[in-house]
Amino acid sequence: MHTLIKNAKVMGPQSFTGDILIADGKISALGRHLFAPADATIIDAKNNAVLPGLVDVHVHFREPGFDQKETIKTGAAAAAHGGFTTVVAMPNLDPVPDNVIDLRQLIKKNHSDAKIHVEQFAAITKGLHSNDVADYQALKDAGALGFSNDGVGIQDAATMYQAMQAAARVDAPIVAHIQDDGLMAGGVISTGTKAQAFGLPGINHVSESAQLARDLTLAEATGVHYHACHVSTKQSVELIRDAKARGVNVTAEATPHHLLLDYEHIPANDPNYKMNPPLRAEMDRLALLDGLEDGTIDMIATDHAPHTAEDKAGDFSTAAFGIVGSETAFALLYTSLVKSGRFTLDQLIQWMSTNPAKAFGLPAGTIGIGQPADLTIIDLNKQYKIDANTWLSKGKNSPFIGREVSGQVLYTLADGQIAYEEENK
Ligand SMILES: NC(=O)N[C@@H](CC(=O)O)C(=O)O
Ligand SMILES: [Zn+2]
Ligand SMILES: [Zn+2]
Repeated sequence: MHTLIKNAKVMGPQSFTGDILIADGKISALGRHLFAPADATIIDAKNNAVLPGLVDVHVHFREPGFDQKETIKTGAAAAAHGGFTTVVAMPNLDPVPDNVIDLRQLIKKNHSDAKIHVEQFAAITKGLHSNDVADYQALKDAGALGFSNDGVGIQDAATMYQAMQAAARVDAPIVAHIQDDGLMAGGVISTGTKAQAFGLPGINHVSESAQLARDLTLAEATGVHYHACHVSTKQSVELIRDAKARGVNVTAEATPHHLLLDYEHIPANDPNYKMNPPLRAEMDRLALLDGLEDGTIDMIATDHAPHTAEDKAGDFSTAAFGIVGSETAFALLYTSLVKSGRFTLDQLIQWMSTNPAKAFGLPAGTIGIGQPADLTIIDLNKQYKIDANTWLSKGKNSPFIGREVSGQVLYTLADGQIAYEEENK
């Protein structure tokens, strides 16, 4: 089984223009005018950019339990449409994968229903809301990439300490949704002008950073790989920067929405702007960008959180938290961060592919001989308006609909197989 990608403008540190030969799912040759074996499928990249397949370590596929919002099949198709070849799915499902039987079943379905690589986090504690730490050795042996209670913060310090000790013993990461419920005080939007204008209860920034400070102390004591999900405040960036300087084994992600929006951008009491953590102040957004630049924030992850129209109906006070991200992330970030001149495409590739792969030990993130042929071909010059009708996700809950962007995914290949092909090339 061969595929030859011709006229590829390979991006990243190994940049060159030429051909990529794929044999049995792996890159077997890179160069100019490569010979196509008789059985080869030919893809003409027409001098469009070829990137190492994008990696998203934070998605919600909602199956089992909430198939009306998304399924593994629709979530994976959406991710492929967005240029992602590897994603890691969160365990806030029903049943929660906090035991080997449910995890095995879920992993089996992740493999059978997706054309891309879908890795899975198992739960930190049983049922996500308990203080009963799951059996990490058994779950890791069954295929868990790490442990997360995403959607729920671990409220009890002793539970987090025990979880970190256990995860360190099996050499697996703790992936933390950092949220102190007491300090959240029932808030639904960041404190500040918009909370005031809409008369909504506010979320204080310390509800994130106070718990993060606790976690970094515990991570330092246990030596665990601690990964901070969707970091959103200036104080959090500073805490992680200091922890990294001390040698704490911490990695961190930021979402496209926290990098591109702050609460001043919320035009009305519209729940398409409602998510956890909330859109913060401009100084927080700028601190996240600085954090990416200096390596404090290692990677960008979407926190793709699809919901039904019913679940997102009404306003901030009643609607579900979360927005979709898989199908808009690359174009939004490329347009706002790279085309604007602030960062380079190489940096964006580091944040959306190389660094997340490295942090979680995934065989992705670079284009090289012998590597899995996980590749994304993108027309960087194609301009369009973000249109939810083109999405493969069941979720249409996004504040970015209607935005003018550049960068359209033409092909996504995982293990050399086409996982997405754009019809309007
Ligand atoms: N981000 C959100 O607002 N919602 C996520 C949960 C989470 O990522 O914390 C969801 O599962 O819907
Ligand atoms: Zn979360
Ligand atoms: Zn999440």
